[in-house]
Amino acid sequence: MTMERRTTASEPAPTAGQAPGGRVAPAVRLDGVRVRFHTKTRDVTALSEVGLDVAAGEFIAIVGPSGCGKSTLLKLVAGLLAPTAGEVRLNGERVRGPRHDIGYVFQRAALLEWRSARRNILLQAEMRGLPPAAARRRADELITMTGLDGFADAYPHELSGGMQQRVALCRALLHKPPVLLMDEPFGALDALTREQMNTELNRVRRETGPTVLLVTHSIPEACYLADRVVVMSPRPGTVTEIIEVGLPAERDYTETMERPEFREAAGRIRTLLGSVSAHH
Ligand SMILES: Nc1ncnc2c1ncn2[C@@H]1O[C@H](COP(=O)(O)OP(=O)(O)OP(=O)(O)O)[C@@H](O)[C@H]1O
Repeated sequence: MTMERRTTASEPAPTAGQAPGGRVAPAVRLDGVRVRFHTKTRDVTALSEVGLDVAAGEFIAIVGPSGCGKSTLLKLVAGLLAPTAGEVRLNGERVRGPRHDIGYVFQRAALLEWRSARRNILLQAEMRGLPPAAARRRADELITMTGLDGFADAYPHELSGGMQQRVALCRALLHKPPVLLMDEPFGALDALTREQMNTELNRVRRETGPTVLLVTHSIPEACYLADRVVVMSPRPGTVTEIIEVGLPAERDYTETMERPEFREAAGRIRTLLGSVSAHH
């Protein structure tokens, strides 16, 4: 998906979200990013010269060997971490601190045990001071969208792992963030539940339309969900290659696995990651 367009004389002056020259700014931009951690015992360069442009509404999967800086990259976009060098922009605006216009889903759902599913989702609204009635309507909408109907009043210990991750996804989407960051969200689930969650995430994404950055260790998950897959090198992590998956937006899971575009993308990623591990 390309968001580039030319400015004509009749168009209004660029506003927020537009780069100079009238081009629509990418939803997420990393430019020359480097991250170095200093600890008592050692210095680690986690990311080096990372550049990436993500268009609004695009779904990006990030794969790479353990420790190559994938989680670090998401933290930069969320503004939870500042780069040592380079810059990170959201919608054209430099990220200078924690951002409120993002949603974050982690590997563990991290739900509050003493709150029902609905009240866990509504935590997002409480923290942001959103109007309660509208937030409740939105929560119920998301509950239906993610197939949690009938479980809204259940407590986390009464929910399966997949259901807990659905609650975490609803919580991350409650405030309609333009950017959704997901860090191995289905890593702890069994294979079948994971496939089901992939199908649901594909549908939810089509219905809600956020820009998504998903970190995953699963090549099929990356190829099934993403428009483009970013393959990273071992630490210091940098972008080795970006693969366009080239599948239609609406994807049946089983049928997608058989498609030549899927096989080609998955094969290429496997080769890239394989050659990486062979040299390390
Ligand atoms: N706060 C920190 N202080 C020091 N070092 C850190 C910190 N956070 C991350 N690192 C180091 O930076 C590197 C990248 O970590 P990161 O968690 O981003 O990798 P990752 O690709 O997400 O790994 P994995 O796939 O295993 O989850 C690692 O070597 C890690 O030890």
